[in-house]
Amino acid sequence: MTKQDLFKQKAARAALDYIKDGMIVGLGTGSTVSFLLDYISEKELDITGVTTSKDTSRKCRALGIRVVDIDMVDHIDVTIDGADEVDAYMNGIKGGGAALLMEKIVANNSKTNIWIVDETKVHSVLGSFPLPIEIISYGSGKLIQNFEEKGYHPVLRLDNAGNPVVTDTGHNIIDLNLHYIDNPQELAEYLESQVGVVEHGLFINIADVVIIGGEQIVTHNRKQ
Ligand SMILES: O=C(CO)[C@H](O)[C@H](O)COP(=O)(O)O
Repeated sequence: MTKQDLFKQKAARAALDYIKDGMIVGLGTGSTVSFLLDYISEKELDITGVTTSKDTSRKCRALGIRVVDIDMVDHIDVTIDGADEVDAYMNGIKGGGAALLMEKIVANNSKTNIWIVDETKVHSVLGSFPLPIEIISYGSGKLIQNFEEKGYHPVLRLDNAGNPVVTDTGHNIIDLNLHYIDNPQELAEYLESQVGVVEHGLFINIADVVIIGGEQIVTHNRKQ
């Protein structure tokens, strides 16, 4: 196991403190959340999960973690998810695993949002990680052209067979290679104004707690 994976594991284990029996828990997507699911199963926590991808649902089923559709619950107590990059203001980039749309819907319906990341994901300014944009396939060439003209260096994400990645909700992904996002809010507003964009991977003012796994665990709390 790599050091990065060990740090992801540490962050995932620390997140268990926020989960109690009887809770409805939003379950994110990715390798860090996968460690969390192992721990939930090992501890036999009696939770109801609301998942953010088919991958997470599959793993929950395999581990015997109960899962319900988001529309079957009247609230979500806490959502625990990974992130691709986190800045000093606890804003982040998500969608490396192509699950950003479901992740944002679950996050927006959760009382508390907790991110679990290893320390390599933390940067003072967002943009090192390519920003995923979920789009509809019709007219995607035009959208790519617009993003090229803006200097965003867009790349249509392809799967191993060289076909456009199709998300769990049936869309495609464009990754923007921005390197330095000086005003995430302004960029988010621009992206939201583009017809054909379903959702973007900028998660602004969403995380309440960020747990960073490294040699030590560091926890940031928005309310502090
Ligand atoms: O946003 C995501 C999926 O869409 C993931 O949370 C993000 O990619 C982090 O993944 P990992 O824990 O594997 O590093």
